[in-house]
Amino acid sequence: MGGGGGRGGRSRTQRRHFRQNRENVWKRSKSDPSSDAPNDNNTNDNGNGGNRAWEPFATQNPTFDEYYKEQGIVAPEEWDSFMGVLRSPLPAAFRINSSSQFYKDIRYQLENEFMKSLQAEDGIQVSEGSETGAIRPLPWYPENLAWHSNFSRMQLRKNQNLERFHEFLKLENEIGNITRQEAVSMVPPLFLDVSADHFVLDMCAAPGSKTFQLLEIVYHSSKPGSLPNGLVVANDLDVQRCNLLIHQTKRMCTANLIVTNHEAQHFPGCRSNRNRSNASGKLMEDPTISQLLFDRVLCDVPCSGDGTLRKAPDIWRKWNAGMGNGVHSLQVQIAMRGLNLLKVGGRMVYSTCSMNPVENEAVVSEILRKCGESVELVDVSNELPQLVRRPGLKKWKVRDKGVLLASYKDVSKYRRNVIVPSMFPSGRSYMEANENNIHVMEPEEKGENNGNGNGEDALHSTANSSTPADELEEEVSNFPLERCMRIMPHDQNTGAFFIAVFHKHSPLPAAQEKPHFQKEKLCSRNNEPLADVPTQVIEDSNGFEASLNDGTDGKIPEAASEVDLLDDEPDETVLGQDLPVASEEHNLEVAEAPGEKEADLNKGGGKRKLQIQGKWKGVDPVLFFKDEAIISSIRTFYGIDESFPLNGHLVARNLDNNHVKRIYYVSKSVKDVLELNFSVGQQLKIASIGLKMFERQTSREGSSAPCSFRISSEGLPVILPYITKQILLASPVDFKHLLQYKSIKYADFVDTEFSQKASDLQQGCCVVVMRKDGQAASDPIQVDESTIAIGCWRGKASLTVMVTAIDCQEMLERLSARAEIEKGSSVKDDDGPSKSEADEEKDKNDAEKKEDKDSIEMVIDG
Ligand SMILES: C[S@@+](CC[C@H](N)C(=O)[O-])C[C@H]1O[C@@H](n2cnc3c(N)ncnc32)[C@H](O)[C@@H]1O
Repeated sequence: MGGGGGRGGRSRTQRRHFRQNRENVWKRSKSDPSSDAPNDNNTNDNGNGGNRAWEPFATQNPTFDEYYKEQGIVAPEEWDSFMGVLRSPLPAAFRINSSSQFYKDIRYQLENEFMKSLQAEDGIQVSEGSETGAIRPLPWYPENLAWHSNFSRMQLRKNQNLERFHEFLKLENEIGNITRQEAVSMVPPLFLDVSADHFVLDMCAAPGSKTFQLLEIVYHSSKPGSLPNGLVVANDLDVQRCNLLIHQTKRMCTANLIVTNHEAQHFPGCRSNRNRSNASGKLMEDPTISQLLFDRVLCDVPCSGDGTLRKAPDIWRKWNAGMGNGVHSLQVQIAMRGLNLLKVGGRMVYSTCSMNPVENEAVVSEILRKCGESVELVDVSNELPQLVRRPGLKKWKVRDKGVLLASYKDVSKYRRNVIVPSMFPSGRSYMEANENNIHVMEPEEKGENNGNGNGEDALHSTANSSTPADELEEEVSNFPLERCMRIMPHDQNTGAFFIAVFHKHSPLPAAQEKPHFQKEKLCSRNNEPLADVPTQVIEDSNGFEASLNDGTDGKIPEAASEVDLLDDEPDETVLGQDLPVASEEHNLEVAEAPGEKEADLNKGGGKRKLQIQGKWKGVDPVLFFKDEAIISSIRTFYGIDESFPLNGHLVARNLDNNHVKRIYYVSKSVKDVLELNFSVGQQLKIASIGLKMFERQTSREGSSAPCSFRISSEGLPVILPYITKQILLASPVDFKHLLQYKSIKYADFVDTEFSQKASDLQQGCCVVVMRKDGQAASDPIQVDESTIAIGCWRGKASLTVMVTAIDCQEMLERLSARAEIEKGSSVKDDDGPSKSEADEEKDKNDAEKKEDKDSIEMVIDG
């Protein structure tokens, strides 16, 4: 139950504030690589939108060309088309949030209004490479829920029809009904095969576009109106990025999410010792689950990011092969930890936004080597058949200091701490080579690099050296790496991505799970160790401490510290976004450490400081909220049905119940994990948990009300079916007036019966539900998926909405869009896309909605 409001109903100040807020979501510095504004920052916009000329980014890097030509990443005859697309701006893409109450309306509007009206626009030249129309659904994404747009930002601004589309995208994105996300980044969650009961771990989750998508899938596959049995744990090492993730997923309004802040390679297994006693020696109650294992793991690791060149063209300048080499070992460690935490029978997806085989096939091979038969690389060729992808490579080379190396035998002894055996197709180590009496030539013998060890600009293949021919044979992997998927930009006008799907058949070999005490290091984004923190014993899924048994002894190769890591979705719209206004204040759950000012971040070492303080200090505790008096006053005031469990499902982040401001609701699955976490000494560092359900009213009027806790708009949809008091039905016209004017005196409602009922309520928070067609004011309130409701405040003389301005705006726009469709202003149905079963189901629902809309419009117009 969202909110919605018309522009007409706002004050000028509100409108200006709102507009500024929305502008900021899209405003980006032209040199900001985080911008994903289509076609805006690296080309001359020559569409209808004018001739604003930007400095173009250099899109040349000879090292890049040499490296990828040598890897045979595309056939020689496609090289030019590959590079041509890589140098062109990335089309925009977005996803409809299928757990939104209005997702079918939004899809309908795109399919039947925008798709046709935009296409019909004469004179709009869509961007280069836009072969099939202005906007279109991505054919491989289920149920037309993901879309591709070819328009540049300038075009969107200039043309009236496009401007409307632009406004639509901005509003729906801010509300959370759509999420802008690069098309290829939507792929990994689809291969995870998630269902409503699954425990899902997103190991490197920030800024959260895939987490959001995973939650959508979990919710979409659960029974309407009930919380899913599953949950998503979204983890990221970086505190600031965790905050973006929290902000991003807040739009999802979910009680089934836990955000944690760990090094993924050391993610705790929380294995409970059932005989554990607490500090006072009292035997603790057994938690429902005894260790933290997951049905699904998404391992979307940090990478060099060269698959994002189209949206972050400054990578052209920065790119070098050391970027991939530098993250290889960390990627292996993270993936191995993911497999440790995966249940037998579970699925893990490994993905990067890099094309580099050292970060992709080499990591997959090393996983398979370590796991033996316990893990299978799954052939998913029959899944998402419309997605064009290429098989993984079976052979590749490693480049170091300007030299292409075909085998670990070719690695100079001075570089063996940086270039490790697992980077090569055979994965054979120097020791193994020696054991087999293979002579390993030192660089002096080969005459490489002339001893200066720095030849990044000079490309030498070892094939040109004096090494005997049999040692120069290219290594070819024995693993079925053709089952991996590489998505190439020129195949379907996207970015690049790599995806591999694993199935865990049995526990990992003992060597991968042996006890190992590991001092958890604090790392920066580029994995440079920052500081040692107190040793933490981390238990893995088998009760052992996490092992980094990957041949690196936990060392990060030194190249990592030179690498400027790039992330898959550095430009999620939460960056630079203003905070929501009105009653739903924005509140990041990770507390600032005392004295920690934003300005610190700009100083040298500021980020480091935040990292250290945010990660290990300054994070508010998560506690079960058990204050019986407050809980029962809330239950009584709103008449919350006993079948809705409150006890054990409420958490707060304040030790002092008298000062608890917000009470969060957690699902049964999250509750179980939280109980487990307490029983294992809080191994999980929780940055955010639960759905904000109740908020204390601190104003004088609020605190004098019989119940000082109001229901938050995020929490309302979950609790709505169980509320029996302080709730009333409003006619569509009064409901719309409330959204427009925000506060209405009792005498001013159109429906006098409603006025009377509203003024009869107890002072304090109440819920107003919009009456459906054919319903009378006195009818019992029945809640279902289509119910539209808002939280209000029953004051002395008036009823006031407690919904953000933007939610009011959105709800009003949704209601009027429904009405417009009904008026037949949109293009006729029979011109629409061919109808799948899902479409037919949608049509049925739309027809039902149509009836509702007719009645709304009649009343409003009348
Ligand atoms: C490719 S991005 C993830 C994008 C994300 N999955 C999404 O779809 O929005 C990689 C993330 O890994 C995080 N990261 C880097 N090193 C990490 C580590 N050792 N453990 C956990 N996260 C790490 C970075 O902060 C970054 O947010």
